[in-house]
Amino acid sequence: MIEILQSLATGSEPPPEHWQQLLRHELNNPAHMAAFGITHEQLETTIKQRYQLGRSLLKHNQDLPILWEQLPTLWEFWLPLAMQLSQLRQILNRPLVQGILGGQGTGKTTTTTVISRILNLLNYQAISISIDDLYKTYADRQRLREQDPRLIWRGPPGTHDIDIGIQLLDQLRNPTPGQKITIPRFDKSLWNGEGDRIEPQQIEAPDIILFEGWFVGCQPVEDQAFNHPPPPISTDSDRQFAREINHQLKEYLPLWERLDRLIVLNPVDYRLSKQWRAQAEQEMKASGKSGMTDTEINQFVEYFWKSLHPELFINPLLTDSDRVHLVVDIQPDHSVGRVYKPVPR
Ligand SMILES: Nc1ncnc2c1ncn2[C@@H]1O[C@H](COP(=O)(O)OP(=O)(O)OP(=O)(O)O)[C@@H](O)[C@H]1O
Ligand SMILES: O=C(O)[C@H](O)CO
Repeated sequence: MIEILQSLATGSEPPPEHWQQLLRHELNNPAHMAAFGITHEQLETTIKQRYQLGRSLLKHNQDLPILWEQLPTLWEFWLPLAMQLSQLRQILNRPLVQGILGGQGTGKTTTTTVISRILNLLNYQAISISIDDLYKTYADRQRLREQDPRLIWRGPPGTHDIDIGIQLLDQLRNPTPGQKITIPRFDKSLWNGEGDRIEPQQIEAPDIILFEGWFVGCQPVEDQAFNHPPPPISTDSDRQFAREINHQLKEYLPLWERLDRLIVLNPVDYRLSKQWRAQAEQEMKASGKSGMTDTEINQFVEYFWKSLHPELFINPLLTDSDRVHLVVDIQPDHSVGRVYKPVPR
């Protein structure tokens, strides 16, 4: 399969046996076909379109080496998703908001970058917005920490400006013709890594909005979930904190109501976030920027788990066919595993 995909980069037309192999590969994965709404009738056309699209993407995006490094991910996830979004956008007749949920380092930024590029080739303008762009200002978070010293770092529900997010999504979904839209932006490197809001971006109304974040779409859970919670929620005060954050999460539901669809990037083991985060910091240090130490990384990631634990808040969504349209398993090397739509229970 990989050799066939490598031919995407060469520009030559694949021989008939390669087409047959690509068709068989898809047919052997009915869950994948169902997830992207590919019927048997459309199979051949869809695969041919996907192939041509992949070829043109590689040709026009030489600056994104990840495309060559992750050809199977491109074939199984990014290309079919972008094709599906363009079709859904056409039917919807207004801008479409795609939510993307994934823990730290699962590949949200990479995915939204690649999807935007593919949508561009399909003549759709996409914009990526992170829940991080809705963080309260540095000054506001300083005040928040004075009131509640447990909020040692940005991240948990309570540290975002939800009203700005609601207004933004409303505007993006129903844009006023000719009017620019203001997108809040956040720079994580300011104030010694604590981050602050920066000059917003002014844009024309996009066709597709990719709204990503580490708890986008997560629902509050029953209080008894905290009676025997998973580590690192271990002490009474950890449990109390987790309960309060669970309560705060209710405030975010109006934001999730404005999503048209939700994808979950599901690491095969949520603890991979530590390893991925450490890799990202190493890369940052190698490029000359300052990064966190291993101890700081562990504390930072555990702080997120203590706030909204992936086992409590993400796992239930993996079988929630009402809320979730696609689950993508992410392996330790970041390649995709299973790609499927949750089956109704
Ligand atoms: N499909 C992939 N193949 C290989 N590496 C990947 C892939 N996706 C992401 N990565 C790498 O993993 C790291 C984290 O990816 P990315 O920044 O996209 O994740 P994220 O979910 O946005 O992270 P964060 O939660 O820290 O914002 C980056 O170094 C990126 O290059
Ligand atoms: O840096 C952050 O704020 C967290 O990783 C969430 O994206």
